[in-house]
Amino acid sequence: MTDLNAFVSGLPKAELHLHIEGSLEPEMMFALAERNKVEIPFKSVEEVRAAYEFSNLQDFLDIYYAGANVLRTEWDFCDLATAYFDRAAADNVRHAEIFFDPQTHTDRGIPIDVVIDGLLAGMASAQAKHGLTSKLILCFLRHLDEEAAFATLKAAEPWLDRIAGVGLDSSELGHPPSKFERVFARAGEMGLLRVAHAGEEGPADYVHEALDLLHIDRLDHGNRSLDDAALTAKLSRSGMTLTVCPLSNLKLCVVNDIDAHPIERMLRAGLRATINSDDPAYFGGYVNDNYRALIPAGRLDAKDFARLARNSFLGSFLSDAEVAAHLAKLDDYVTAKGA
Ligand code: HPA
Ligand SMILES: [Zn+2]
Repeated sequence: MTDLNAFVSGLPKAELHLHIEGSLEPEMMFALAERNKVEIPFKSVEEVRAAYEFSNLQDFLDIYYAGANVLRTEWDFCDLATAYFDRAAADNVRHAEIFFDPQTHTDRGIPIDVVIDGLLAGMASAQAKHGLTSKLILCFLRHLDEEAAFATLKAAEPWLDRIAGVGLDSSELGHPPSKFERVFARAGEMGLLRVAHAGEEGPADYVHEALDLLHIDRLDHGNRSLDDAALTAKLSRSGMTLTVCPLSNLKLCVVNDIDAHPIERMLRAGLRATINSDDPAYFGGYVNDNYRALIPAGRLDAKDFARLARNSFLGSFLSDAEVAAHLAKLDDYVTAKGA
């Protein structure tokens, strides 16, 4: 077998857990601040990067929402998406399902059409330029109330044919999935797929709620599911996809040491785990950095990494035929590398 670093980097893969606002690199933050004449509380790119030391999810979210303030125009959202897709294509991402947080923008007076039209333009250009396909997932901010989530769903109605699903993100503790049971029921009736962040900082009970009350099609993070053997078995039996984010887990202190990341336990428990970057500009790496971060622990081999990439297509919202086409290419790659 060739070098494992090169093998995982070249694997064709899908990315299923990526907040587009979290791909705003400090350089772009400065460029957009200048272009839009927005003040930011930093003097240099180095000062921004130095501020990215987090002890928990809330520490990060405070900086992440402040950074998003430089995003003002359709052009900005298109540039943001384009920069992410260019970077993802270099990591052999062939398909991406990206989160966006409309409320982060509408609450500061940016119309939702500016956000969505800009992102859709970036998505179309990535497909033309790289053959990289993508889908949009609209996330509700869980620290805000149910009424605000309903209003966001209503505001997105003109684009529902171009939005694959809804998600739930932001401050998890104290904002259980049950708070959004009725909004998710409505989204399901509207034909949208459903995902939710659960079990990142919140307990295994929040994962139960996401399954039983929100009827999720995919689980974002889900680390704390491992605290509950019956839940782990249920997730494994049902073939639920977990979108795991190793470098995010490290930066937000969900794990203390990357070599102690539970990814291997997840795979051995039969969970359909995938590897993702979450907020790459803030957590120190894009998707390949996340795959490669798992190599030094020495507990995953080439077959395990190929399994993680397979899972990323299996857990995507692509059609069965599209998934089969991606898996055939993945198999060709694995065979060619002799893994
Ligand atoms: O990792 C995350 N967790 C919750 N909300 C988020 N919003 C962006 N990233 C995250
Ligand atoms: Zn996330």
